[in-house]
Amino acid sequence: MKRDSLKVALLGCGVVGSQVVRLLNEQSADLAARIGAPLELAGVAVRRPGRKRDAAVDPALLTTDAEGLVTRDDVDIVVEVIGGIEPARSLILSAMAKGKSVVTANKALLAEDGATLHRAAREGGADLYYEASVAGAIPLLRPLRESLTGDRVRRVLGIVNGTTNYILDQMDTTGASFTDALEEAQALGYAEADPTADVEGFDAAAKAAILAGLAFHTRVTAADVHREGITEITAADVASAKAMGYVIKLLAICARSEDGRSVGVRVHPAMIPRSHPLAGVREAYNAVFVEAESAGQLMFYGKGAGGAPTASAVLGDIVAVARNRLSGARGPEESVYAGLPVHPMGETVTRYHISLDVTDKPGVLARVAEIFARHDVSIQTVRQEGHGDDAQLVLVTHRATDAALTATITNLRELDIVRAVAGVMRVEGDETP
Ligand SMILES: NC(=O)c1ccc[n+]([C@@H]2O[C@H](COP(=O)([O-])OP(=O)(O)OC[C@H]3O[C@@H](n4cnc5c(N)ncnc54)[C@H](O)[C@@H]3O)[C@@H](O)[C@H]2O)c1
Ligand SMILES: N[C@@H](CCO)C(=O)O
Ligand code: NA
Repeated sequence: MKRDSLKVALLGCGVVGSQVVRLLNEQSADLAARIGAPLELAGVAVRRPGRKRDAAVDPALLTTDAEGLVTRDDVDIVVEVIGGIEPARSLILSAMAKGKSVVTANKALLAEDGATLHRAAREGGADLYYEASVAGAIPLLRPLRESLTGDRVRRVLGIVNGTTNYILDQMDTTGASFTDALEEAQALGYAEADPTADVEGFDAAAKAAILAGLAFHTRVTAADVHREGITEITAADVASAKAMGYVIKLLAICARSEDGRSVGVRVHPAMIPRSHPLAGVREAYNAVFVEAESAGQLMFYGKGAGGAPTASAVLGDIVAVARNRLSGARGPEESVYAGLPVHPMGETVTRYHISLDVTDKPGVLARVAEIFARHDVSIQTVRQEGHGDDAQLVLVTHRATDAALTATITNLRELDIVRAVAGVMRVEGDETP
């Protein structure tokens, strides 16, 4: 199809949106050459047109009528970088009903109601691309959706939230408390003013749902993801992990069960050995391992947040959907044919690191060991730290179901000789059985 230009409507002109405008302006000649037709910004929907903006947005393009913009007859592509559920969802659905392709960075919406968006795309004959929604600049969704679609993905494991990685990294390298590290992350602009979505793991859980859906050809929503944040992690937990040669990271783990009949999707802090490549992921960087049957292990690393890195992924998607429109093609549809159930966290097989404040007298270790044996949880290592009133037992288990490990902790709490269960953390990333 020969076209004079393809028209882009931008929804939202904040951190990401303003960088999208900048790149569309600065790279217009290259983008036109790569697509085969120039891109033209048709309008930018904002909430406050008078606000001072980073990018040189032509004020004549600004509008507060987002619905009017997305349904305009001359608009070909809608880029949604408002975030949140509404009005983003309604605007995307209006655009698709009119056959317009959509590029979005909105992980919260995709993880809550991706099925509705994909259905609207199919019915409207439109594309839905969302590379920026997971791990920002890092090409990860397209590899899963296209490059690896001939393989069988077994596991996706990684660090997908930059703010929490920055906080945990600061706690590890400087001994900072969670509160101090969070303040620093906010001062540097990594964390939101209200950082709940980051530190409570909601942001990572939304990304895990999107990754699991693509990896396992199964519909997974944020509600299916087991989620724990990092707000309870203390400087003492970090120091104790460090002393044992581990580092604490907030991990997103999407894995097929051993029999391949279900999948587990979880986000929680975990101790990983310092020798593991994810242990070296510092500051606000993201990194994701994909393990596929034939490809083996692949690692994706880079900037998972920030205006320009995220806009890079958005621009890549704009070029892809623009090319599709010119050639009359469509990108891949949602692939959920496998329909695998998401199993409960209790069925997940994992290992625990446990610190117990105990009474220091003969027979204590035997009574503790009996609880583990009762739940068929095998102990890999045990050591005592301190003595008398400061005695602590530090245990690391072999692999067991999360249900057995949780039941073990419940029974340990009931023992009179256990003064407190001082710390419980999962251990990931080493191949100990
Ligand atoms: N910032 C990042 O590093 C990053 C990385 C990956 C993905 N994302 C995703 O990108 C999206 C945008 O994030 P952001 O960081 O740019 O947020 P932001 O808050 O900086 O920008 C959003 C903008 O949308 C505007 N807006 C809100 N309601 C609107 C409406 N009804 N009409 C028009 N404009 C409206 C806001 O005024 C704001 O300027 C979110 O979905 C976010 O999850 C952000
Ligand atoms: N708040 C997110 C932005 C990227 O989605 C993070 O810290 O990774
Ligand atoms: Na990405």
